[in-house]
Amino acid sequence: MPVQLTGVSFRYGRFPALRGIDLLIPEGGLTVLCGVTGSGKSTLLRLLSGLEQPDAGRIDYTSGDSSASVSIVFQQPESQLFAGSVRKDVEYGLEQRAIPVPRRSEAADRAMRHAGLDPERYGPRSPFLLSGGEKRRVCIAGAIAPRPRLLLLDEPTAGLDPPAVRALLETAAELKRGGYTIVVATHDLDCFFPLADQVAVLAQGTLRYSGPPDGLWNGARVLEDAGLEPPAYIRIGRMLMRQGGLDALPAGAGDLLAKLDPLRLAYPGGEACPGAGGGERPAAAGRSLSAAGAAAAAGSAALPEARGLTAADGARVAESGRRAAAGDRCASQLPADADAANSIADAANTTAAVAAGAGALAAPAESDAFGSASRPAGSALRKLDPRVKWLAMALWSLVILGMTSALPLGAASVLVAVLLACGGITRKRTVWFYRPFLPMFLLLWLLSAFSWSGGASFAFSPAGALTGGLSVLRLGLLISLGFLFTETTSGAPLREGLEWAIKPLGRLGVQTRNWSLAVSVTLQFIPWILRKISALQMALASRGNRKRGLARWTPRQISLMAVPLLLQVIGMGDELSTAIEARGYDPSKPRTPWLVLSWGRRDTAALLLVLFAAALLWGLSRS
Ligand SMILES: Nc1ncnc2c1ncn2[C@@H]1O[C@H](COP(=O)(O)OP(=O)(O)OP(=O)(O)O)[C@@H](O)[C@H]1O
Repeated sequence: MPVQLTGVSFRYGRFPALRGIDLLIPEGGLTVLCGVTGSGKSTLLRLLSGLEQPDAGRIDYTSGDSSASVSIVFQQPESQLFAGSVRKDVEYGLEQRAIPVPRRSEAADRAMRHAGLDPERYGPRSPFLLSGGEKRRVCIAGAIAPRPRLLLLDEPTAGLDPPAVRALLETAAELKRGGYTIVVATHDLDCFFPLADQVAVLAQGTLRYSGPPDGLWNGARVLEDAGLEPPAYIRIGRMLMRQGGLDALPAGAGDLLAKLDPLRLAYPGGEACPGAGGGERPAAAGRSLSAAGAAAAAGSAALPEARGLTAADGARVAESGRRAAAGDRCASQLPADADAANSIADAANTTAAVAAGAGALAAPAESDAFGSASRPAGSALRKLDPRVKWLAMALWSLVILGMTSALPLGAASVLVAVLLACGGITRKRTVWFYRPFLPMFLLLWLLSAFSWSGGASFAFSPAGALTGGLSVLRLGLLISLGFLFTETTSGAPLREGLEWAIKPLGRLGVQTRNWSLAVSVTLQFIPWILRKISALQMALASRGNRKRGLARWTPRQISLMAVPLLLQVIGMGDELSTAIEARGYDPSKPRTPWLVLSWGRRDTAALLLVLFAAALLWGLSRS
């Protein structure tokens, strides 16, 4: 399915993630979307999949299709798996698209095979107990099962080992042959450029190039200017061309090897050492070929596995390397052309590093659902000493808990609303935070507003509605204080402030360090869990479960997310405790604070205001 993007822009809060993107994604080809981290690749994929809507511009799915014919595989496969078995997970998207039951199983089998999973072996297994590479394949199988017209893969090689990368490339090549239109967002240019029909280069949210990969090698430094490096086979090819060893750039690592092969045969090293032994070729060419051989040797261990080359290719490169090593003895007798040799060796080292460390591209930090980029820095609340904020939270929470009438609660609501507005928190983030609470509040309020006296006799009780409404408001205010506090205080000050506040309890034998650590971890955990929930909801939507508003919070929806969320929370807890242990945490040892709190005049003034507001609210609640 061809897709046309015209003038597409998107913002996260105030942060412009994409600006004026014009791009045609041709039908039946593979488009590589590349750019450094944060350049907007994942955002563009989310827009293409219809999970987000552009703030400006349009996306036209031609041939009468819509975003419903698009499937996406996210960077983190674990956020995309739901069902109790691989088969059920792969069938989920088919169920959402109302494919009749008898056809589901057949389509799921086909998709699993396409993604390199044996349906017999993997079908009954739990998707949560698979390796990272297997999970990714399950995600791909789930994405292709409904035969999407457009398949979007976000960093598909991140975190995979070389054999898994090779299997994934084979899957991508096969999907391409099968007529799928594919867009791959990746940093891994070595892997995907040879498969690409089109490349789109993003930098800082703008499109710097779109066209065939070859168009990037015509002298312009588009990739370099976007902060990327051309694939290693291009860099090696360029060096060899400069040295007269090649007359055209290779189309991929395999092509480079094929081109190197005749060169090796012409200059077998040892006795036939060019330059030193009076060979026919100029000395510089001999040196560069020797260096190229060494370079190939450097990459040889990893190249065949990681780049989808055959074992025979590997043997050939290894042989090139051995001969080149012999040739190096000759090269050392020649005047050094160190720059050329070093550059080639660098390029080859990169090839080797890229190949050996496909896993080292490891999943870039999870896209923070509403990362710091969207938060304007410098709000006065952020700069306050955390001790003032702890005191304010504790004091106001106590006062709010003691409120039973509408007037003081209304005044407290105004105060909290003003602080939220001054906290530099974006509207989008605020909405994202409160959205899950709203249905719960509404339900609690309705429950308190109706009385039930057996059978079907429900009665509306105005007094119950008022009392229930006030209780819900109280709860909302307490949650808001917590939100305001964690949003305007980062981890270290938050913990230092708490430790200061509970230090006196240490005299009573309380392990204050444990407490402060536990509280700060819990406070940080809440936004993390909310982010995970929104990632899971997005993943459900990507599988065709496009519920909006309250429909996203039905018991069925919640039950779908419960298991993956629980597993992620347990995993995170496990990682945290390991990290804490690994850093030698011992509650009995005195700790060196890595942030020294300093109290200024601004903090004193703020504390006075806090006390004044608490007294005013308390007075109101007693009047
Ligand atoms: N939910 C969000 N809230 C606020 N800002 C965001 C959010 N998601 C992404 N961003 C910001 O938008 C920009 C583009 O992010 P995006 O995830 O699209 O980049 P990317 O090119 O895919 O990066 P990576 O290669 O690391 O995945 C980044 O600067 C990022 O900080």
